[in-house]
Amino acid sequence: MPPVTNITQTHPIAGHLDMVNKRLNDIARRLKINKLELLIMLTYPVIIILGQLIWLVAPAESSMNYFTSKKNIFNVYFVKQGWFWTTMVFGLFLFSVMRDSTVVRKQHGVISCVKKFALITTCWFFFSQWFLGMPIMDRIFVLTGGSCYNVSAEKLKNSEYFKLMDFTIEDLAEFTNQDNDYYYSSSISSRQCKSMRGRWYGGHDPSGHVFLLSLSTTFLMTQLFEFYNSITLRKKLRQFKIDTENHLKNREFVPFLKSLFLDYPIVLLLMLVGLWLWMLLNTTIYFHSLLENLAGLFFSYLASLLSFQI
Ligand SMILES: CCCCCCCCCCCCCCCC(=O)SCCNC(=O)CCNC(=O)[C@H](O)C(C)(C)COP(=O)(O)O
Ligand SMILES: Nc1ncnc2c1ncn2[C@@H]1O[C@H](COP(=O)(O)O)[C@@H](OP(=O)(O)O)[C@H]1O
Repeated sequence: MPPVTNITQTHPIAGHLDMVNKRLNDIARRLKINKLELLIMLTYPVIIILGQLIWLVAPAESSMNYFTSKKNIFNVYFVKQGWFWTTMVFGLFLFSVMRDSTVVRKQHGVISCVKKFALITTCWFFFSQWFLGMPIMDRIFVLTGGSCYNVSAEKLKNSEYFKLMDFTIEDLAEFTNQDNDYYYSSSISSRQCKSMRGRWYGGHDPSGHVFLLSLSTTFLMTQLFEFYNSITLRKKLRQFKIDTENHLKNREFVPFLKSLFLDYPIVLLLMLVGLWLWMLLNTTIYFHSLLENLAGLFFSYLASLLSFQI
């Protein structure tokens, strides 16, 4: 009888998995990152492709649901304040790690994780908020031919940056009326444009949502696995379940919240990652072109790769 171990070694699927594994190791080595970091980074192209497929298969359903409204609560209060939530959850997580006696390699891990966070925060700030004036994403938009159009005379601020629109843009015509003068500018940021009710139109507009959501989730997930492995994580979640049942059975709501925030912020971290991935899927289904989503992802990859080198 042949030895049992040969059966799995010679099985065709085992062969394929082995090949995929070698490929992943190879790519990870070339990028100077570990396999977990690579696997996390590979989830985003999968989500983007899934989003495109959902849009192709069911465009009507995709465009008429709560999550495709820009005003949905999760977009307005969570994603639009996304760095704040990521910072909060990360801070609580780090605090709990420092108090957790089961975590090993603590001091070095905590310092490098704070440095990584400082680096990706700087990248987020330069890409989406400010980069010696306009943020990088707005600079790309303007450099690729975009401008802020349809600013009416009464909303106009800093008029030296604007020119009179002596032409009409067909796509934007429904937002204008015949009796008014309208102005345009390529020297103001998307935020300033929005504040003057202008139309951000014409260029390549890398998705800020894809950038923020993928960068945040990559950071949070890699830091989670920096301090926990699947066994310690499962143990922690099991303990959380037991503690929560006890708290709720005794109607101890304040102690429950205290333990959630101070002892088990990994639960908050996993909930935030879940929300971020869900919002990312919605962004890729309905908002932006495929190329603009990929551009947002490309810049988040750059920031993550930089942080992995620390
Ligand atoms: C114990 C932990 C200590 C860690 C110490 C690290 C030291 C680093 C210091 C850095 C501190 C940073 C603190 C940051 C606090 C905040 O995040 S406040 C700002 C909150 N603002 C946001 O979150 C805005 C997020 N939104 C966006 O970026 C954009 O709206 C968007 C999502 C990119 C979309 O852009 P649109 O223009 O709307 O398309
Ligand atoms: N998942 C989502 N849910 C709701 N709105 C989203 C969204 N993803 C992107 N958007 C909206 O689509 C626009 C482009 O986003 P981005 O460039 O950041 O990817 C933004 O509109 P506003 O800027 O008018 O709020 C943003 O709010």
